Amino acid sequence: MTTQATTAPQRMDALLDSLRSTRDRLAAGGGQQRIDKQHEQGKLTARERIDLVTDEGSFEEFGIFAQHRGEHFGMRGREVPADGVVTGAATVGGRLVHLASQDFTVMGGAAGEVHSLKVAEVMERSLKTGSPFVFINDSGGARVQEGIDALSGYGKVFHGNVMLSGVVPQVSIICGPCAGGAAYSPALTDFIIQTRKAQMFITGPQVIKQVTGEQITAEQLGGADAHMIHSGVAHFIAENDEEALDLCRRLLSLLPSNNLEDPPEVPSDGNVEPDPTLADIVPVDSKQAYDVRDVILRVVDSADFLEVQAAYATNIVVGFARVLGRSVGVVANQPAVLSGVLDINASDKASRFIRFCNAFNIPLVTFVDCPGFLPGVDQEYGGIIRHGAKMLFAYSATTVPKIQIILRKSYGGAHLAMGSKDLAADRVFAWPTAEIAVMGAEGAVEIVFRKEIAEAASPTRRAELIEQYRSTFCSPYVAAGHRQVDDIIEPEFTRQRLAQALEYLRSKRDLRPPKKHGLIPL
Ligand SMILES: CC(=O)SCCNC(=O)CCNC(=O)[C@H](O)C(C)(C)COP(=O)(O)OP(=O)(O)OC[C@H]1O[C@@H](n2cnc3c(N)ncnc32)[C@H](O)[C@@H]1OP(=O)(O)O
Repeated sequence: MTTQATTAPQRMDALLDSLRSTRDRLAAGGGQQRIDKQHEQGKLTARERIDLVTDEGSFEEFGIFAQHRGEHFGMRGREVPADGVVTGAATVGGRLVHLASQDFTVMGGAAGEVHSLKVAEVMERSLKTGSPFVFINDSGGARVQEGIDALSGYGKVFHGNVMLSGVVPQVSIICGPCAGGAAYSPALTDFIIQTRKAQMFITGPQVIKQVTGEQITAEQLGGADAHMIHSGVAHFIAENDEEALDLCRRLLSLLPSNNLEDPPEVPSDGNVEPDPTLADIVPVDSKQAYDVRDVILRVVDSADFLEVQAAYATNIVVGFARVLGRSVGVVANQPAVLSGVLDINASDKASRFIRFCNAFNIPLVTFVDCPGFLPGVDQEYGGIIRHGAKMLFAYSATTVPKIQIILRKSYGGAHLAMGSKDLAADRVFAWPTAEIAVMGAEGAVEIVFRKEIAEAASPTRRAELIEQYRSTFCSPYVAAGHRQVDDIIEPEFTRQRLAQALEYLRSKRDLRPPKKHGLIPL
């Protein structure tokens, strides 16, 4: 049986008019009033954000006509443009990326089932094409009218985040609310860029007040400072959407598109001229502090260093830079903060960064000036043993080129935890200021000569023994003599030696026994 057409066929121009007007209506999201409100709050719309982060005219949208399947609480027949999320492919700096951008003007960007299916689908396309995934968050969380179907959608996004992990870089940009379940997708990605308009939390201030009695504002709980300084959840803070999107472009420019590619290389002038100012930065007196970023900036290309988690666990510095146009990951103790000790948070921060670099073939450059692990009951009860072990695990498991430059102190377990030769560093260079030993000379004489010092007639005996211990063990020549150091170099030639080593290590192969996965201490 055939179905009789009830209306005459429409003309093509009418069909096109209908297509265009429907597309325009859907592209307007929640309408001008809500767009105006978004702008008044200092935020861009989902589409404006995509326009800013991608190359002009490169965006290919998927699923603008997608419709929810909700039936309850006023959802039947309700038009929800693009189901509250704009998804598609584009280029950034000429390279393919896939994106999802939640539209707060449409039901507060709340994630219904189809909304999340769209996100999960664009993630699959990221995976299939080996291209980074960028998720711009601005949402009231799971769309409550859709109940468990909304929850299921989130589950698919989380699963997708894990499937993409280590295969393509994933960047989350948080531009508005990101509460409850919504916070876990960013947490599963590699980098979180949070704007000062954004707040992230699992349970908000009201629930916290009910459950624990604590009073706190949403900003104090989940604002950018909260996640940069206290929780370590955010990797970058941006003043506004524009800055966040710019940061995202800069970050992606330093990363390969996937785990099978080498990081992108930019043209370099090949300049490795000696920099005599390097000799004046690190004080010979190891009790004096300095900012290790002054060393990093002089060694990398154009003093251009993208610091990651710049205000969290500031006793360690991590970030991306280039050497002769090629991306490197930098890890450095920061003597300006807590003398550069390793503690729980610094170990977590650095080991995660090291693992990211390894997953994406980015060579690691480590600057060492570390007196050891931070002593204290809080640290021990907090599990410094397992957190510190992450450093040993991360460096040992890493197969990318690893170059260690010992600037000054490199003591004890921290000497190993900063990726020593025994943990398979490919090159270890030491400056003449380096002190490499099982522990600092002061501590060592207290253990070895405690009795002798107590019984000594001379008040200078302790100082003599410290000097004796220092000259016997703490000099870089001893470590070089024991092949712990490949070469002792003049500071001014650091960039030259680093660039040469990176070049010679291009063909590095480091094969490991097959296994399902190792078990990093957590
Ligand atoms: C597993 C989970 O994720 S459970 C988490 C569920 N989510 C939540 O508890 C958060 C609920 N939402 C909120 O608290 C607030 O909407 C905020 C803080 C996100 C934003 O507040 P405001 O900026 O004042 O925006 P407002 O509340 O007006 O929300 C904008 C619109 O989005 C809607 N909306 C926001 N969140 C949701 C949601 N989760 N589900 C459905 N609609 C939502 C609002 O009802 C409102 O719709 P309307 O314009 O048609 O009235």
